[in-house]
Amino acid sequence: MPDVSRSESVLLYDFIHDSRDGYAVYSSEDQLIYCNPAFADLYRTPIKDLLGITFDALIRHCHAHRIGTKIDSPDVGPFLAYTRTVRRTRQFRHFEVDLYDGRWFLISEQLNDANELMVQMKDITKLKLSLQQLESSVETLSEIAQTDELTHVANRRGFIQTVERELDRCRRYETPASFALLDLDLFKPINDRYGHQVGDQALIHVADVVSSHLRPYDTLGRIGGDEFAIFLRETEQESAVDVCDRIRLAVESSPFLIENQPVVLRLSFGVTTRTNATGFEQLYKEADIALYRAKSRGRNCVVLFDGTLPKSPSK
Ligand SMILES: Nc1nc2c(ncn2[C@@H]2O[C@H](COP(=O)(O)OP(=O)(O)OP(=O)(O)O)[C@@H](O)[C@H]2O)c(=O)[nH]1
Repeated sequence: MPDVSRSESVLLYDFIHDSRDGYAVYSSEDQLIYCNPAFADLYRTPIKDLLGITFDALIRHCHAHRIGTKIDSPDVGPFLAYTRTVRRTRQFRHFEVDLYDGRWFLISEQLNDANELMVQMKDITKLKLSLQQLESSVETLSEIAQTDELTHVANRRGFIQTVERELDRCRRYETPASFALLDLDLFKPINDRYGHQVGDQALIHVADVVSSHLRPYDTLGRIGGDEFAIFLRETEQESAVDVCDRIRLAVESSPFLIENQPVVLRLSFGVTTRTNATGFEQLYKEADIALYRAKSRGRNCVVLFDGTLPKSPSK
C-alpha cells in the first residue's frame, strides 16, 4: 500500500517550490517558517535570510531597502499599525499590493487551526495594466462624448451633466444660480455670404471670447447650432445681467477677421435666476423665453426672464 498522504505532500511541495507564484507560511508568532524561491525573489533576499524573520521586520526591511511591497508613506509605522488591524482577522483574505519595482500582486492569506498563516502572491501586473489602460480610455471617451468637437467647450450632454450637478449643490446650500442662453445675431447671413467654414471659425471665436470672460467656476456649453449657454453658480440676477452684458460687449468689440476684414459679431441673451431650480429643462425654458424677447427687442441685448410666460409658444 503506497503512503498516499506522504506522496501528496511531496507532490504539493514540488509544485509549490517550482511555482511562479510566491508562497510563504508564517508561524502563529508571525515568523516566516517557509517560503518558496518565487517569494524570496520578490524580496530579492535568499531564502535562508528570510526564514525566521517576523512579518514586521520583513516590512521594515522592504521599506528601508525599497524592495518588495511598496509603502508610500515615509514612515513605516502607520502602515504596520494598519496591517495589524486586518492581518489574521479572517480565515481567508484577498487584497492587491504593488511592489517597488512596479509589479502588482494579488495576495491570498489563509489561516489554519494552529493559527499559521499561508500567503500566496500571484502576479497580476498585466491585468492591472490592461485595467488602467481601459480606465484611461473610458475617461478619454467620456471626455470626447461631453465636448463639442468644433469649439471644444462642453457640448449639450456635458453641459447638462454639469448643470444638474451644480443645481444639486445649489439646492443643498440654498444658493441662487443664474443661467443664460446666448444666440448669435443674424448668423445665417454670415454662413450664406462667406460659407460654412467661415461660420465655423466665427463660432470658435465666440466660444473663445466668452470663455475668457467667465470665472473659473462658471460653465460654458454649446447647446447646438449658434446657441451657447452659461451657468453662473452662486450668482444673483443683477450680477448675472452684468456678466452677460460684459460678455456681449466683449464679443461685439473683438474683431473677427474674414478675408482680413473685421466683421462684428453680436449676441442676444436670455437670462434666468433661481434658487431651488428643478433642473436644466426649467432653466432652459425660462431663458429661452427671455432670449426670444431679446431677439424681438432688436437683438444685441440681455433680457431677464420676468416670470411671465408667452401667450403663444416661443420660437
Ligand atoms: N457654420 C456653422 N453654421 C451653423 C452650425 N450650426 C448651425 N449653423 C447655422 O446657424 C444659423 C442659425 O441661424 P438662426 O439662429 O436661425 O438665425 P440667425 O441668422 O442667427 O438669426 P437670429 O438668431 O434671429 O438673430 C443657420 O444658418 C444654421 O445653418 C455650425 O455648426 N456651423
